[in-house]
Parts: sequence; C-alpha cells; structure tokens
Amino acid sequence: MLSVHDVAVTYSNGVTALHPTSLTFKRGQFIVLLGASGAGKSTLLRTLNGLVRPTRGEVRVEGRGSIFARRSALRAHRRSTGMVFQQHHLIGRLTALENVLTGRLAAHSTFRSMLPLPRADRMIALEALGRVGLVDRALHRADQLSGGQQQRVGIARAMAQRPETILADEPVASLDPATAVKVLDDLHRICREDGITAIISLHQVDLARRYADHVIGLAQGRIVFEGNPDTLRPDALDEIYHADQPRLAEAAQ
Ligand SMILES: Nc1ncnc2c1ncn2[C@@H]1O[C@H](COP(=O)(O)OP(=O)(O)OP(=O)(O)O)[C@@H](O)[C@H]1O
Repeated sequence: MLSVHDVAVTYSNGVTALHPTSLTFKRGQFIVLLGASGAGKSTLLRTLNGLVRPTRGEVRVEGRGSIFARRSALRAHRRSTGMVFQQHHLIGRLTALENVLTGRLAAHSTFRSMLPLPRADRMIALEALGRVGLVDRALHRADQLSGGQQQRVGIARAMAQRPETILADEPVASLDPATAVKVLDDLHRICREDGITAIISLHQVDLARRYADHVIGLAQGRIVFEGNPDTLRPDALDEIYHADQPRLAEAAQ
C-alpha cells in the first residue's frame, strides 16, 4: 500500500504545487485524480514515483518504509511502479515489441541490460502486447501505429515491468473519446486482473465516474474531494473546478 504523509511540494521558482497532504492509496484500487489545469495532479504523481522530491513529508510503501530513505529504496520503488504518459514516450524507430521490452530493463543490472535480453523477457513482453490486443503489431515500428495503439504499447511496456502500482498522467488526453474508452478499458481490466493499484489523472469527469473505485479532487494544490465516484455531485465538482473563481474575481477588481 502506497501512502503520502504530510507531503508538500514547493518548486524552486517558489510555486507551491502541493500543500501538506496525507493520502493512502488502497491496494488494487483504480484511483482517479481530478482537477483543473495546474491543480497539482502531475506533481502528486511525480512525487509518488520519486521524480519530484517533496519539500516536506514522506512517501511510504507498506513494509518498505520511505521511498527516499536510501537510493536502493527509491530504485526498488521505481522497479515496482509502472508509468504511463500522455505522449506515451515511445521510441518511434523501434518496434512495438522493442519498446515493450524496455519495460524489462529495470529487472536487470545495468551491465546485463546492455546485452540482448533473455528469451523469458521477450515472452513477458509479447504476453503484455497480447493483453492489449497488439500481438499482430509486435514487429511494426511504433511511429507507424495509431495514437490509441501507441498508448496501448505504453500500457504494455508498463505491464511488462510486472508492477505493483501504475501511475498514469492523463493517459487519454490526446485521444478521441471512443479510443480513450478502449484504452481505459484495457488499462482498467489488466489492473483488475493483476491486482495492480492504479493512480491516474484524467480531465474527463464521465470517465472518472465510469472507471474509478475512488476519486481524489485537487484544486490549487489541495485535496478538496475524496470519495466514491457516486458522491461526485455538482457541489463537489464546483469545489474541484471552480475553487479558483473567487481569486479570479478578486484579481479582476
Ligand atoms: N517543474 C516545475 N517547476 C516549477 N513549477 C512547476 C513545475 N511543474 C509544475 N509547476 C507548477 O506547479 C503547479 C501545479 O502543476 P501540475 O503540473 O502539478 O498541475 P496539473 O494539475 O498536473 O496540471 P495539468 O492538468 O495542466 O497538467 C502549476 O502552477 C505549475 O505551473
């Protein structure tokens, strides 16, 4: 179980992207972060992966303690955490399979990962591609796949890592609505089947309602909502998306 304790993030330019926050992410849940642009969703996700070091507080993994305690703790945490990005971050000139295989690199020492990976890793990568319905595209260059297929390769790469947790930062923001649903169907199904905890930021409230077990709403770096998607009523959405209105009104005076 992943948790943050009194975590705050102030960037070097003085912007406080996250005010002191404590959260527990229950194992196996599909958790959606909602919030307007600049609310702090990416900052929270990057902190959960240790890409951003909090100004105060701790990120902990049950049984392993703080992810920042030692370099080895951070490495172990990253190995067990798959990332899915909005722009998928695939290497265009490599095949889908080669991209998914990069998800296996962290499982090997630096030295070993310079050599061709063992057959077992290729099998894991192929299986991951199969689970997102793309085995027949395994040998296609990534840049010749559609946006939805590329994002599925991104999901397969994260799954090939055999993660405990998946962190996804707006994974469907650049896809059309029908493709977004297909991609989230895959992500949601695989996380359920494997008991993976998923923490994903979305801009679409309807998708949060459709997939989330638990919703966390952020506004101006603070948690303003936490609960079941059924309780995401208009007043809660107002808190999440219009929390900055009074400030704008003040500024306009
Ligand atoms: N590396 C950085 N250095 C300085 N300020 C940053 C940095 N990253 C984000 N910020 C600022 O922190 C605040 C929160 O940004 P963040 O990207 O976490 O929000 P977000 O909710 O993910 O927004 P979006 O939906 O637009 O991605 C914003 O004011 C942003 O400008």
